[in-house]
Amino acid sequence: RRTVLDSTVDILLAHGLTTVFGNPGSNELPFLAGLPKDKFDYVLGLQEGVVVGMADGYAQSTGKAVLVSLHAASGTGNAMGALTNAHYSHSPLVLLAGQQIRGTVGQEVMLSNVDASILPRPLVKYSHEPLAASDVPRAVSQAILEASTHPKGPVYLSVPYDDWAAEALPSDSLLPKRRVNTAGSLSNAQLVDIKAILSRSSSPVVVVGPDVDAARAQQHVAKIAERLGAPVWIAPSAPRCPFPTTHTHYRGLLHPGIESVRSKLEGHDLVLLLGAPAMRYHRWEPGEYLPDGTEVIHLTCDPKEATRAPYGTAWVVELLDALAQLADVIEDRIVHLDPRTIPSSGADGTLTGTKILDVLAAAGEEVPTPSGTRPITYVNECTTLDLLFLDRVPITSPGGYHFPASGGLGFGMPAAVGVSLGRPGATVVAVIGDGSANYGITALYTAAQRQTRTVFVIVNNGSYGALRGFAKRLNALDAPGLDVPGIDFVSIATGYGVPATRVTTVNGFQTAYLDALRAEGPVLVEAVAGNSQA
Ligand SMILES: Cc1ncc(Cn2c(C)c(CCOP(=O)(O)OP(=O)(O)O)sc2=O)c(N)n1
Repeated sequence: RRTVLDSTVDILLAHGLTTVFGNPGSNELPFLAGLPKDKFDYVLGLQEGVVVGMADGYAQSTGKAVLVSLHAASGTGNAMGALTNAHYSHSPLVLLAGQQIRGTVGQEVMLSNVDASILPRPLVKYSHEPLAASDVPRAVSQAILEASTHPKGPVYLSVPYDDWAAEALPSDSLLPKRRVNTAGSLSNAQLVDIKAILSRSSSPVVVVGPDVDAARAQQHVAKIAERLGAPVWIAPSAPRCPFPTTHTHYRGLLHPGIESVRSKLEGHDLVLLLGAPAMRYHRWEPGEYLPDGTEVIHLTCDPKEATRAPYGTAWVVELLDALAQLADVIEDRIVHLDPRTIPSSGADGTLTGTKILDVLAAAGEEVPTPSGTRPITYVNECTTLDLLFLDRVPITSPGGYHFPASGGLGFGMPAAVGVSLGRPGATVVAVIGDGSANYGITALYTAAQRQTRTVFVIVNNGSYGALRGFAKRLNALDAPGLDVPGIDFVSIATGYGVPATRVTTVNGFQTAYLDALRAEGPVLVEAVAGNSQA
């Protein structure tokens, strides 16, 4: 007698969803106990925001859908902050929440997830609690296919725990091999249209966003920019690094304000916006979006990004195909651009966040090891450094950088562990503000338990530094709650099983950082830094 759980396991195996990030409750135990131990790897996170953050890092580094097991409403609620990031980073997370016994939910017994499918909206593409146990396997198949179909994104399924033992339908055997294929190339007519717009432009500029990195399409964007002779900016509030920061056409990260963006587009009659929404502004800088007469052509994988934009003409495409097509049809204007100068501060004096970045830059993005080199992936969640990181640190390979896609803090440390698990051949360097660290600090436990190659650099300036900047801007300097002095991250890290040191000078940080890169397991370096932007 096959059960609903048997059918579900077959579907998960067929799609390769064998790494499960979770935090268990009684509602989840029958499902978790039914996963074959030799085929599934359960990664325990100590709080559901950390669970989803780790899954997000894992999904972004592998590009694959990931199963997340949450406990009812309370687990889902804890996960919502992390879900705001996963929603905007188009991360294919399949959230499976345990529900109380089907017949008792109506009376709202303990641990009932009342109106379960409403809870995570609007942060998921699909949210459902099947009306019958026999529909659970089909709903699991739909959830996985929905999460993985462009634009990828998180989905949510709530399943009463008595459903797993129910009898499976014979038709369940049709589900494991189901696939959904999408075609996203530009038609010849569309290519002709875009090529005509580009050839009319005398001074184009390229603005590139995170979905170019997710699609691993950097090389096509580089070819487009080189043929156009166009400078390249990374779109504001960048959750990924979609263009090599050492490329001669690279000009930096656009700062997230309307006027900050407009001023950088001055002098360009055409903006080619690729793989980003238009645009992820953050600071309020009222003014004109674009210079007079500047046109925007916008290629995105997400119809909602296309329809909600305040300007431009959009094409909804699969970016890897469409950008390869575009790169091939653009005439080469043979225009040479000189590289920008990378700012750097001296490796002496007071330790600041900026100097920490310069030490990372000088150390390079490969770790020498006895058997060769290991690539570094950076995770940044130090909000006073978010405008400096992609200006100062060389990042040349796809998947080299992550930042919370909706600015929801508590992403950095968990995502760093998730990326370490998704890219075991890499070393992950997480640069985390002392304030941000507290939102996802229990990720240290999973790092220690799994002995991940993760270097946590805590930039400890004793304050919510970025909010001080906003307080100035918003004339709210006497707002309370902007300081977080007196936290001892070395003791916290040691308590979770991660070796840690504290440094207060540039040389001290340099030594500790290089040692940490060579470690086999996780290491935390607490850098007591002055004003990060000094
Ligand atoms: C979950 C959550 N809570 C609060 C905030 C608000 N917030 C907060 C609290 C910031 C300060 C972070 O301080 P830090 O110490 O991590 O880094 P800096 O000192 O470099 O800014 S930046 C920011 O937007 C947020 N973005 N996300």
